[in-house]
Amino acid sequence: MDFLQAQNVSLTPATNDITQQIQANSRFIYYAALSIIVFCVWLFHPPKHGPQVSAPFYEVSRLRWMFNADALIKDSYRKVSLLTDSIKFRDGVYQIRSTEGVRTIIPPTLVGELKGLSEDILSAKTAVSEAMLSEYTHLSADAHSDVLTLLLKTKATHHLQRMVPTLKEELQFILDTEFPACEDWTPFRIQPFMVRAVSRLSGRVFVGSSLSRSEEWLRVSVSFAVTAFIAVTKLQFFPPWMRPVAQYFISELKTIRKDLATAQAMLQPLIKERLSHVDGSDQEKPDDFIQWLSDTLPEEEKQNYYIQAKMQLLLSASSIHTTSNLTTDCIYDLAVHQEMQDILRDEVVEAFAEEDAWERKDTIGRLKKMDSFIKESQRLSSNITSFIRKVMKPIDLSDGTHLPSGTSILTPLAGMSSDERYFPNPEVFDGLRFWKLRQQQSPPSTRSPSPSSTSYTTTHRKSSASPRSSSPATHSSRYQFTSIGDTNQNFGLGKHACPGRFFAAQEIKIILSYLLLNYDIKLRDGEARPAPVVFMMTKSPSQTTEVLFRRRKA
Ligand code: HEM
Repeated sequence: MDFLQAQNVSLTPATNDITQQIQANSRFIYYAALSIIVFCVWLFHPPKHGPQVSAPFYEVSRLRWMFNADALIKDSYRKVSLLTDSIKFRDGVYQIRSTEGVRTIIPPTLVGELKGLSEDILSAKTAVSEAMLSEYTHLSADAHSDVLTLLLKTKATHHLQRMVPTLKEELQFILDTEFPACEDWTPFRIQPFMVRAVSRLSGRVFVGSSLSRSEEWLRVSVSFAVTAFIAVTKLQFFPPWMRPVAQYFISELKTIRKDLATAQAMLQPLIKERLSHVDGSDQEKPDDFIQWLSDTLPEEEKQNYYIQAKMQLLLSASSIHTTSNLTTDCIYDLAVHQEMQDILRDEVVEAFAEEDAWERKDTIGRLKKMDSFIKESQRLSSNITSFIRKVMKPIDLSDGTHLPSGTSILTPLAGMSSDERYFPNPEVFDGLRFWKLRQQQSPPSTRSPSPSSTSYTTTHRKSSASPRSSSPATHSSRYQFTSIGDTNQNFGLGKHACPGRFFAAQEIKIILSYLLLNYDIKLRDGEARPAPVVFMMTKSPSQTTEVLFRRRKA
């Protein structure tokens, strides 16, 4: 008995260990087998054929579409047609077919015929909703998307101009608390810092100072887009018929719901308090997105805190990563192109020379060389495609292409950004490229128009992008960072072009000005410009590269 007990005592933990190991191993084998099955289904399930578009096909593997889309779009844009040698893809419509489905690619020469079409003919909302699998992720502003756009167009840009001094203070605070002292050259991972800096600055305008410095708010607003992106990517591994079941295996969908609940819980007391002051109080209303939205929502929705939470998180998802990615890319380009630091710093010093410069509305508008630099950085680093749309009613293009309803379209942003007809020496980074074009077009004394008056044409049916008309435009505003056009689709095109671009421009310029005034920037000796990370149609700057900063002596 003693022996047995002793055996038991000594064997039980060992047996438990073995049992646990077997359980762990079989769990591992189970998940590995499941993953392999899902991966094979994903990789080999037959392509969706989609509606019959009368344009040549370019077949690609799903892996190439997913991990090498940058090269894919550039190659296909330049390639001679598979059907007839005389047609170049870049001026004609073509289709890319991968197991993901068929995408019809519209060249810059024809996009002008589409950009003015109404939502019931060519829908951005349906295309985005399908791409984001909103049915499962709930990533759509639904009926409120027009309100979001309207508030950004009307309120946010002007508000930001008023907020420049506050934002500068906020930036200074973030640098003081989260940036190394940099008395000598100090390596620092700039990408994660930029995400925090941009979300804090944007947060001041979106939710006001009481929430913008909250770590919990920062976490939710930053991670929402990332979680959603992972959820969409995971869901895309499953063919559509499997998704109603597969959704229950995707933990990120639960996280999205939890984040929405957290955001709602944080916003609710704030909004309640504000609503309680509405009657009879002569207190000045706060000037932030919560308030603008609250004022705009119909009476029956004013206390719907879920709507406020969802809109705030969608706003963060549209703005934080896009803006912080581009700011990071600008820093990488500044570190590589040392000469641009002096040029831009001189411009900043001049613009901010007067004592009240940070308070003055027109100071940021004077940074035209910086404007050009940011646009050039964006040209070489931005996403791979643009103008994602779904054809809702059949469209016939002037080249004879018929687009039946149901056609999913994209434009080849990476291809046109490297098209030498629109950007001579496209592979060369020329920080003053757009500044020089502006100089050719307008007398040096001309002040840049305010962002809200920057022109963009949504009504032209015909494209302005024919190679013959591709040389300098008749209007210098065409070369501003925030301008959009048929060959300039970094912010999209038409009615749904990014309404937050003026806001982004202000934020990026404030950050770059402040960093240039206070720091020298470089990469380690011999280090090349960090390569971007390409995943599907997105391109983002390296998250791990360390840039060296050194505080400038006064
Ligand atoms: C460098 C930064 C940014 C880039 C590159 C960018 C890019 C884009 C692009 C390509 C689109 C799609 C346009 C189309 O399909 O025609 C878009 C839409 C949108 N962006 Fe931005 N964006 C940036 C910053 C922002 C910011 C700061 C905000 C908010 C403050 C914002 C809010 C939105 C919204 C709400 C939409 C949807 C508009 C609609 O569907 O009508 N974006 N953005």
